[in-house]
Amino acid sequence: MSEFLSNLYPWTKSLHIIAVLTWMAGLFYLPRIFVYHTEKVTPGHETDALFQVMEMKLYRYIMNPSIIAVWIFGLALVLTPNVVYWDSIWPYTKGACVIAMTWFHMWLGARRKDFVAGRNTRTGRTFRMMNEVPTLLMLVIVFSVVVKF
Ligand code: HEM
Repeated sequence: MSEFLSNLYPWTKSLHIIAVLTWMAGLFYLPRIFVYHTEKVTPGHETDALFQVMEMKLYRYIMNPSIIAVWIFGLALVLTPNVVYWDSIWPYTKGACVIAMTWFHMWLGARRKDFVAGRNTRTGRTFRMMNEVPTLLMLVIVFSVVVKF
């Protein structure tokens, strides 16, 4: 099993990075759509339904498969011999940020359901501020995994 994972390492890492890119695209874009949905769209209007379809497709068909792939290939990298050294600090900073990023994904899913039920109470300002969360987490994650302090 260890040898199998070692042989696959460049492939696993490539697939991990590809999945990270598509996940991040959604994590950056969905809160942006929520800003416009909150500030420019009247609930129940035709445009409301259009925004809901865009949000559903982005979340269900891009972000959900991406988060699953990021976790599968990420955990495969963790299990690959000589990749993670647990006496370093970076696996813990990265792990904490990845858990926070996963929470953010779930939070966006709950907000999407608020729009579907017509009970969104968040303002455009809240979504603008939340839009910075994945940026900050991404900075810590990439420095952790590349600088490896
Ligand atoms: C979801 C759980 C995740 C796990 C378990 C995980 C785990 C890992 C592991 C073990 C490596 C290999 C490090 C190495 O080869 O030295 C890696 C590479 C990488 N990860 Fe993740 N990761 C996860 C999520 C993420 C996220 C959310 C991002 C970006 C926002 C990310 C960005 C990267 C990058 C850029 C690399 C390549 C670094 C390099 O070797 O140069 N990962 N990941």
